[in-house]
Amino acid sequence: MDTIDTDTARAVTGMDIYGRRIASRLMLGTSLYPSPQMMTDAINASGAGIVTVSLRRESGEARAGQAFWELIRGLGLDILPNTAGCHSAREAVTTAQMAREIFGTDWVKLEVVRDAETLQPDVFGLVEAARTLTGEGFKVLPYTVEDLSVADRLVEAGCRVLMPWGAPIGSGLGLNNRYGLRQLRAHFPEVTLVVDAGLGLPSQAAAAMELGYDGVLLNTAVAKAGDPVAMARGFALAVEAGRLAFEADPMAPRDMAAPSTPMLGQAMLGDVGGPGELR
Ligand SMILES: CC(=O)[C@@H](O)[C@H](O)COP(=O)(O)O
Repeated sequence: MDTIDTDTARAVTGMDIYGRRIASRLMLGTSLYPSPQMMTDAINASGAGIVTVSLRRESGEARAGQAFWELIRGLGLDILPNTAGCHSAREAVTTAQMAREIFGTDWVKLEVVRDAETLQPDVFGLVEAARTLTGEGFKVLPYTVEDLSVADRLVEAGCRVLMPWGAPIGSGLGLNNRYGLRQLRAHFPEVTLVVDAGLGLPSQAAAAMELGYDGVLLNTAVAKAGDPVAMARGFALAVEAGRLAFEADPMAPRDMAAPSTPMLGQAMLGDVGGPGELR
């Protein structure tokens, strides 16, 4: 990092969330870790600036939830409450309102999911909930699909950050529709775009960043790795590498070969000096 200029370094390492500069482009979830200590170590190793927390977990397990909250607060990071597990706009709005009180933040990662098999966002409920919440002063980060019309509706509803899925939550499949994600980036150059969900490997996070995405959000790939701390570090490096590549203006791919070694003369085999000697 110390061989690139300061502006580039800033662009590589920070992203904008509703006017706040966040030091890292990686956001991590806080579920599924083998132990609270492992979660803390993995989050620290990732360098994430934002962690997302499910309110349902907090209120569902009263005592364990309190200890968990203390742990999260001790990390000193920005908290992004999410509405995971909500199946309607109404449920998501109520959950977001409770989250604002509990966590003291206007940010909400808005999830409205209908289909249990794919956990695909319910885009109708999502837009409805986003409109209501922005009207109440929330800063909404919707978990969405890569569809341009839906994205447009969400922006119209007041969302300044969009979080399209890479693949179904917990699948680890990576970027299922790279073309759609690229289109979304091209259509919304001013919107902060974060790939959320479905990433299984650091290379997939790097690929999202190479498309010009501002950041990635993931959980399962780190929490379920054999070594969550090492995997968290791997994702952190991949996110920086991918962003750096995007900033570096990559070469255009081509179908035909193009020699990378210039031919300035012709090498000739010597007849007295031994094999391979040049004259
Ligand atoms: C924690 C959280 O917000 C998840 O709902 C998120 O979408 C991450 O998905 P993965 O677990 O697939 O990374």
